[in-house]
Amino acid sequence: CSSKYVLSQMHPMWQGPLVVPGGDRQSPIDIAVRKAVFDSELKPLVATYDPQTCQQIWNNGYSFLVEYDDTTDKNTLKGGPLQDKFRLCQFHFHWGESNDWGSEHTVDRRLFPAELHLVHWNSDRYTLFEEAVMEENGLAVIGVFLKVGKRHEGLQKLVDALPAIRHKDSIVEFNRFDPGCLLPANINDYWTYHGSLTTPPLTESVSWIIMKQHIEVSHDQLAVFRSLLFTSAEEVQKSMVNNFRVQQPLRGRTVRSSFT
Ligand SMILES: NS(=O)(=O)c1ccc(Cc2ccc([N+](=O)[O-])cc2)cc1
Ligand SMILES: [Zn+2]
Repeated sequence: CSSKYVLSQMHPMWQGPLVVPGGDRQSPIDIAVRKAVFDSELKPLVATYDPQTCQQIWNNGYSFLVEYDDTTDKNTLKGGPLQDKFRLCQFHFHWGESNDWGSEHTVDRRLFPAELHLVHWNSDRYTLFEEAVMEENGLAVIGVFLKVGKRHEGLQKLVDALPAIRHKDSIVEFNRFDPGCLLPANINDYWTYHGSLTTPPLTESVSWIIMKQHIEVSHDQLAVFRSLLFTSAEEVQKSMVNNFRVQQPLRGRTVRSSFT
């Protein structure tokens, strides 16, 4: 997908404006579990991914992205809170310098060591990711919390590729990776709310779908994430850690849950 040519403008240590002027649908947020409203109308989520359409993995100076061919409807997300069909463009992570923090969303103020984002755009209404990014119903991002525990076998292929993209703007070919292997066993228990991108341009175009169930990765796997650099080969090295945005005000929004 073509998000590549713009993301690298991001300053690595970007924590960005605390609140976007006039923005009342900013992300991430804290999910207060007891205030979430069960919505029985929420449908099961249907994610269909084709590992063959995986194209490259690269360091954009803020996170690392695994990008998919989104010129056809091979990787789709529908159902859940979504009215339309969405196409997977890329997935990436946010993490901390220690296992005590790193996620963007929190659950009853609880922080996780990392958070996975699977980024999809509305291919029923738009023809390009960049178009969809600017529209209220343009994007759907699945968030999955990571906890430190047993090694995640599916993640290891991705971890093994990271040393090759240690520096900002480095990229390697990466194929046959099934993003479905990073989803928790139960994808039908989730919270959903309307929000924004958590990095510039912070557009309020995202239907967030945050999984209740986390996935487990090993301490060593997470340590390899932290071996990445925000900086390019010529710059003074800065470890790629703490690449998360702080929680934003809820501004009266309701978080719905698909489970009671
Ligand atoms: N962290 S997140 O909210 O899931 C997120 C998802 C995707 C992106 C990528 C991106 C989003 C928008 C643009 N743009 O419009 O210039 C460029 C890149 C940025 C951030
Ligand atoms: Zn993200």
